[in-house]
Amino acid sequence: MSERPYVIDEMISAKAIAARIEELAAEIRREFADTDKLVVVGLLRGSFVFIADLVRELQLPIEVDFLEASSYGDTMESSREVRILKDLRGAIEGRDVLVVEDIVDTGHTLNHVTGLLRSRNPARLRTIALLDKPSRREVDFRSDWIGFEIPDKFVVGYGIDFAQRNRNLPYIGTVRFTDEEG
Ligand SMILES: O=P(O)(O)OC[C@H]1O[C@H](OP(=O)(O)OP(=O)(O)O)[C@H](O)[C@@H]1O
Ligand code: HPA
Ligand SMILES: [Mg+2]
Repeated sequence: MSERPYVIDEMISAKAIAARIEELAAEIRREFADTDKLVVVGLLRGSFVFIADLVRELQLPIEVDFLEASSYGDTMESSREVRILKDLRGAIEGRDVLVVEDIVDTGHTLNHVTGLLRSRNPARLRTIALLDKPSRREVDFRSDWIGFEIPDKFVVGYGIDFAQRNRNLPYIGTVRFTDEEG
């Protein structure tokens, strides 16, 4: 838990997120128009708000499953070691799969998770991330769909936490420590 005082500055409004999700859903609908067996996989915990809004815009026959991966703990730095804390409930062999993530930062999490899921031989495996911080990338990973490209700032809200707090903010904000300001 952080003991340092901080404030949160809004970066992306709830309205802007909703508008972008409508656009993304239309693109995903086109990509998967021919499937009746799409499995939408949310990565816990960070994607829980995004996946809830996205699936309601998709208007496709889908199943929902979850996988829990963790690499940050309560810090602002990736441990670079992705732990799978909860696996999918269902099999994905021969299925079309869309992995839903909140943010691609160093890339370790989605790189690891997509490698794991690909080894299970899905028919199609695609990824969507609401946020992308390309300047922080440590492994070569690109998501098929991105909501917003953002600068190298630590963000919270809309499912994303700082030390498990602030996931319930309806917008995306940046953390600014007030004890650094003169
Ligand atoms: O690209 P990366 O550097 O790997 O960072 C992105 C991942 O880090 C955060 O998860 P975290 O490990 O904090 O767990 P959480 O989803 O439960 O918050 C975030 O939700 C992404 O899953
Ligand atoms: O900017 C971030 N905020 C919160 N958690 C994160 N995990 C990776 N990047 C971030
Ligand atoms: Mg996560």
